[in-house]
Amino acid sequence: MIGLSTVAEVRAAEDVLLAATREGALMQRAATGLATVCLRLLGRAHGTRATLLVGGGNNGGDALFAGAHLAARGARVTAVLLDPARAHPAGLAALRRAGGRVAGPDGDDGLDRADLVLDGIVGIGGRGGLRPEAARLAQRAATGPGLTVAVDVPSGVDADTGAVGGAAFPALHTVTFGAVKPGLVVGEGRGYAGTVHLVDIGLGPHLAPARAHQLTDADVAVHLEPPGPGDDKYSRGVVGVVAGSAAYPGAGVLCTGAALRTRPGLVRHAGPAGDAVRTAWPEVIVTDGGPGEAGRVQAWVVGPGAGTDDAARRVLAEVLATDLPVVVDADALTLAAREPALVRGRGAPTVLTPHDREFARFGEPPGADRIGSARRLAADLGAVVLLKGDATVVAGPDGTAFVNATGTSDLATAGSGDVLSGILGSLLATGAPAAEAAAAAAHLHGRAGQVAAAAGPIVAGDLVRRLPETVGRVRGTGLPDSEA
Ligand SMILES: NC(=O)C1=CN([C@@H]2O[C@H](COP(=O)(O)OP(=O)(O)OC[C@H]3O[C@@H](n4cnc5c(N)ncnc54)[C@H](O)[C@@H]3O)[C@@H](O)[C@H]2O)[C@@H](O)CC1
Ligand SMILES: [K+]
Repeated sequence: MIGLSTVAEVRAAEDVLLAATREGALMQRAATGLATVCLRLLGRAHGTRATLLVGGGNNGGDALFAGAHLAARGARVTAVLLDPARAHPAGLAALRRAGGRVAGPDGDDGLDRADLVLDGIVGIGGRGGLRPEAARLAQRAATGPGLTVAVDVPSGVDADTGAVGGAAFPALHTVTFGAVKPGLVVGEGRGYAGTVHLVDIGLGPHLAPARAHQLTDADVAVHLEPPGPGDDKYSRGVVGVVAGSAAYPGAGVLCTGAALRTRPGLVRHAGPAGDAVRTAWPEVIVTDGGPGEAGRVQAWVVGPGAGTDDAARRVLAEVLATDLPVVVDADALTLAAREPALVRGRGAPTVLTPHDREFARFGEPPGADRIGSARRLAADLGAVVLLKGDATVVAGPDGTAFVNATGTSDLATAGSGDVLSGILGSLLATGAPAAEAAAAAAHLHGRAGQVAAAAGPIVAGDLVRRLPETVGRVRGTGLPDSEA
């Protein structure tokens, strides 16, 4: 798991470490790591041109020291000082000693011919969007030839939330220090941060345990272990699906298919899409009656393609009245937003899977702070909230949060959500903690999208078809890429 640390958590750890290390040592570690990543990205230093955008704080200091490293290796480095009176003195001296120059009043900042632009305008000390002069430079960097690299955080991005209040530096890469900050991987900030590189400056032992995480394949593989010799079709959890209707049978087919393909064992289906499900998946045990006639299950998925009429409401209430984990998706979210008491009163875990418009039905739209919004709704309802998006966020009622690290824009296709809820139901039925099961499902769904999209445009059925292979890859037992 990759911990996502807030500015306050990073500052607290830095204070302890600063007191225990020689003055300037931490900045040297940061700048050396930064220069190393830049050298790797550029492939060489000699003969390259770099422009440093330098603010008046320590973020600018990092950029200056890294620029000095590059200059010492033969790069032509120009520093643009946004606040000359407050530019980091030692960093500036180091850059000059190494042969770097400071852009003079002639304004020759080299941006229109730079190979690399380092954004050291502001880091975790930044507040609000960029001021006009910084915004103008960020805009020129975006349209210029240089590889854009942000120091610690793209300036103008809120490191805690990913909110972008105005202009921000559009980085292709962000080199961040000590810990990944949430704002680099979620919300609008994710688009400005590009690829995130973490430089270890020794903060680890001093950081408070993170309250937000990203899962890796290895974390998710734990939930996808193959059955052992003692297992039978019931032993690892049976999932029940109430999805699809006469008008939308496909939702039932996709949702049950995804559940079956994630962890084959046993999947039961109840409701009016039974014929379509039987035809597509003879392995599924189908009843045309309600959930009560489906037989024993360990988790329910309710809502995809199910409609919002009285019958759908009765089914939702019946499922939520059980003491089993329940995934509330799609149409069932509309119903639950009308009657949140159905969810609030539950003792067993509930996972809600809204996109932004569905989320808004519970009160307010998620806004720029997606982790904060998901946490608030989760606490309010006593449920896990999986807020779908470019980077899906999962929050538990206790504030535990996850930000998804996998996926592709190709997943924005009809039926993709039905597949996600099927995967999630299958993982919940194993008895996994609900928030982690939701995060694992988002991860696997995103990976399936990546696997399927590698072959070209995808429809939701492709995700189901490629799930076994995706599970194999996540477990680390799939075919290597070259053989696939
Ligand atoms: N504390 C430490 O020991 C370390 C700090 N490091 C670096 O230091 C950074 C934090 O440094 P600081 O606390 O000095 O703060 P920053 O350098 O992030 O920002 C503070 C400066 O930015 C200005 N500013 C704030 N918002 C602005 C905006 N919207 N537009 C333009 N200017 C704005 C402030 O007036 C101030 O001059 C980290 O992000 C990291 O890059 C690293 O060197 C690692 C060690
Ligand atoms: K920055």
